[in-house]
Amino acid sequence: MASIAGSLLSPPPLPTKPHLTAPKLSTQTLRTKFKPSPIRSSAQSTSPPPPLAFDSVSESELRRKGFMGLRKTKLVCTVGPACSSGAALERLAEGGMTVARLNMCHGTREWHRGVIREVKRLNREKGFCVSVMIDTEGNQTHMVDLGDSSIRAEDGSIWTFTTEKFEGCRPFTIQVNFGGFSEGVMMGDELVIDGGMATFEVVDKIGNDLCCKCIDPGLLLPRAKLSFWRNGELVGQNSGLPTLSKKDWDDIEFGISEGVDFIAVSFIKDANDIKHLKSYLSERSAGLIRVLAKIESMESLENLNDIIEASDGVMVARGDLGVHVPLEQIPLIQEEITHICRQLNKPVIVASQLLESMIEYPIPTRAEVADVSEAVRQYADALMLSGESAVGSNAEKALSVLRVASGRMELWSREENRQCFLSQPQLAKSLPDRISEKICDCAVHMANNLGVDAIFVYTTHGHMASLLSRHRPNPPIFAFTDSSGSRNSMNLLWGVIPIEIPSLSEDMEANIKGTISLMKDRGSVRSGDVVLVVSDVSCSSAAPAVFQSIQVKNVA
Ligand SMILES: Nc1ncnc2c1ncn2[C@@H]1O[C@H](COP(=O)(O)OP(=O)(O)O)[C@@H](O)[C@H]1O
Ligand SMILES: C=C(OP(=O)(O)O)C(=O)O
Ligand SMILES: [K+]
Ligand SMILES: [Mg+2]
Repeated sequence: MASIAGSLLSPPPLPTKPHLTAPKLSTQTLRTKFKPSPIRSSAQSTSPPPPLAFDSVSESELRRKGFMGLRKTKLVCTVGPACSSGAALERLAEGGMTVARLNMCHGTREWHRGVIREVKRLNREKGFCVSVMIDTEGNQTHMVDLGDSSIRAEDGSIWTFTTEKFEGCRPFTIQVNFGGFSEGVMMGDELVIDGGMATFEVVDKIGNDLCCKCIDPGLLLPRAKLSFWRNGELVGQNSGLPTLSKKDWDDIEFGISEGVDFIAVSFIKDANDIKHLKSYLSERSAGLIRVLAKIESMESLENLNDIIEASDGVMVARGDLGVHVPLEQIPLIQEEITHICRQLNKPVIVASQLLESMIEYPIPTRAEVADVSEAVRQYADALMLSGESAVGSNAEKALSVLRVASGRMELWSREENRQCFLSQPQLAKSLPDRISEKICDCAVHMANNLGVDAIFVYTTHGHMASLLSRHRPNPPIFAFTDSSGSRNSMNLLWGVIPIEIPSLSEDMEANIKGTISLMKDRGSVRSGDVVLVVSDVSCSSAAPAVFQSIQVKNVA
């Protein structure tokens, strides 16, 4: 048992050159998968630090495993009490966390502030590039926090669900957070706790309170979520409530003042929710903060395409989705959302319960590894840990399972040439945008066919990098930008390694020469490496001349 877990947790050495064909899974192929890659030379320690911010984790991975060994799938960790110390955050960053997520449902603002500042300190002092995401609480119906204790509901027992506020516990009485929770609920409806942890039948309604009989016994966990069902269909809830509550707006203000990179909005209902927040952020001069739509309700599924189009990225929030739709529908919904996001060029995070058993145990279940691998095979941009990192005893191990499982599946997908099955419709409408898009289409095609070592792209807002990433190219994409906000926002893009340079010159040849030379000085590219360089940068805001090109550079 231990040795199986051990081999799963050790990083797979990956070959350094891309595979251009789809080899059969012969024993020979399987063996070559485990072949160690040559070690790259280390950075020149005598020279002063060059003006190029290349994160220390990717840089060391590049040295150890070569270009093709760089992981493509991004990893998000929810920070909770189990991993909020500086030392624990540092270990997660070293283990490949690219985004630290703070769930504003839990913890105090002071606590969140402490974590954000710690992440930023580590970025500064240790050369990491970890972005920060806040995740709003949203309006949802749940039991009022019972502290750490959970309650067992026995078959046939009668319970009152009330909005009355009281201290401590009353037998067979559950406080609910939202006054209108019983609106539209009728006798005979089913009250389902946490998507099925326990089920009740509504037997009486007294004012706003519900009297319910337990028909499927189980556990009521702290802050358990409530949903009502009639004849197999969800009974609408919260529809009158805004997506963002007063507390959410306060949390957003807090996020702006702390300089977070992403705001994930819970229980999105339609595209207006996103548009509203995005225009608010622009007015507040915080337009660089990316807004992610969490798909976790029936309403969000009904308006899926519009929501995705309006957002800067999406989270498949399978936890609450499983409360609102039958569980057996979740795999297809995930696949569909992932597919639409790639088509619309929006990064997508697959979230919740990926390695749930690792909250307690040091190894995952085989089913969990299969689930993680399937998300990677679907080319999700990012995978997310929730309780596994926030409260679990094995946060780093869980992260390393994500790292190793995603690395392995990325390699197999490359060997099977799976990215050539991705259909990518034209997105751009105007001619300049269509040119950029075509340049990226062709660049990836060339990069894969020529078997280049890396793609370099110069990008102000990360758009060109995303257009390259959309095709899931074999080589890694090094995205050079002069904006730290853009750099951090690229941390959710599959296969993109964002690198900050002090400024993008108006002379594009100088940018190319300069960055290749800086990367060479650090030992990150070497003589003989082949780099495909894509540029599409408006060189000057006064005269927006655009320099567009694809060049193949043989590093001298
Ligand atoms: N900042 C925090 N403080 C305390 N506990 C947290 C924090 N963040 C997350 N958790 C814990 O981790 C669990 C999983 O996190 P998450 O999936 O984000 O939340 P939830 O289960 O509320 O949807 C939560 O149920 C909660 O117990
Ligand atoms: C990620 C999710 O949201 P939260 O953890 O905030 O409930 C989810 O529901 O899967
Ligand atoms: K949340
Ligand atoms: Mg949720």
